[in-house]
Amino acid sequence: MSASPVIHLIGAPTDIGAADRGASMGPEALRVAGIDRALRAQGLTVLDTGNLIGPHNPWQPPACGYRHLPEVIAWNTAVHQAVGDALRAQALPILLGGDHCLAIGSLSAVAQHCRAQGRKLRVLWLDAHADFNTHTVTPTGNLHGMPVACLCGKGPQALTTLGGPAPQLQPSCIRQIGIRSVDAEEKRLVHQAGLDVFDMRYIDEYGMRDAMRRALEGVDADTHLHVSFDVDFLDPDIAPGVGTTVPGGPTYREAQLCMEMIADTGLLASLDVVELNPAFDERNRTAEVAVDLIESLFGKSTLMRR
Ligand SMILES: NC(=[NH2+])NCCC[C@H](N)C(=O)O
Ligand SMILES: [Mn+2]
Ligand SMILES: [Mn+2]
Repeated sequence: MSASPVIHLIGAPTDIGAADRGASMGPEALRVAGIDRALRAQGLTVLDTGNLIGPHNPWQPPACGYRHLPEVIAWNTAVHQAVGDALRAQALPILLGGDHCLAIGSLSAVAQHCRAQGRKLRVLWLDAHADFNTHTVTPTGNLHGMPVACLCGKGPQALTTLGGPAPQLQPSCIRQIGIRSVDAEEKRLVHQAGLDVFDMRYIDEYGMRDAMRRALEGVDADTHLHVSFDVDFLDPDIAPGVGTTVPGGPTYREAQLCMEMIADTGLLASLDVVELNPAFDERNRTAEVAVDLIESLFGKSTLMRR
């Protein structure tokens, strides 16, 4: 990535794919926590493009294994367009979710852009969950549990082909970090696809440093690095403001190291910040932690000068 790209903040205020209502308030909570100010403090130019518009949440039960599929398609189409526009303008898009189903729209745009530019893609999926369910195995029907599968070509055609013929991503470009909740049948699919997973067991045994070193192995100046940051990646002790908390996640220091090691590559070219749910938060502290970590992701360090 060239010296300092302009950052485009893209709000997608919806909880259309989630198990609980409230992630629709995520973009505003991140703004209230000062995401633009934090990025500007790193010397970056930030353009807040405002919020995308999409259908409201009808809060219906699943139909044929999918909850709110038409609405999820509409939201992801809007996200795909906005993220694609930002990339074509040579900006660095930050998607402010919204629930994690929106990564289908953002990553399909990123993958399409990389194909057009002949760039390699590495995706770091920071999450408590593998998000690799399909409509036949999902225990919930919630599409925020399916984006990785959709991006790898398993899902409804309208979603798998958002960026052109499926699949948008090869499993080999994905590294999942912090995983600690995978549904029984989902597990089988993860193994089948050969996803590279640094789960909490791995982080306990070898440490975040080793996990990140390996997750970043092979990236070079020709690599577009995308981070999909599901806030439930973090331990609920420091990040209670998410719908689907899972105990035993990375501590504040581990999460900082994770972000700093990504920043050190200088290759970050697009980002999703998803699943922040202010309805479950305490005085916006989860949004503040997320902003703090994003600041590190963009190069804040205690002593080193940029
Ligand atoms: N992005 C997320 N928070 N995903 C949670 C998924 C939870 C569960 N595996 C499901 O499919 O319903
Ligand atoms: Mn998650
Ligand atoms: Mn997720």
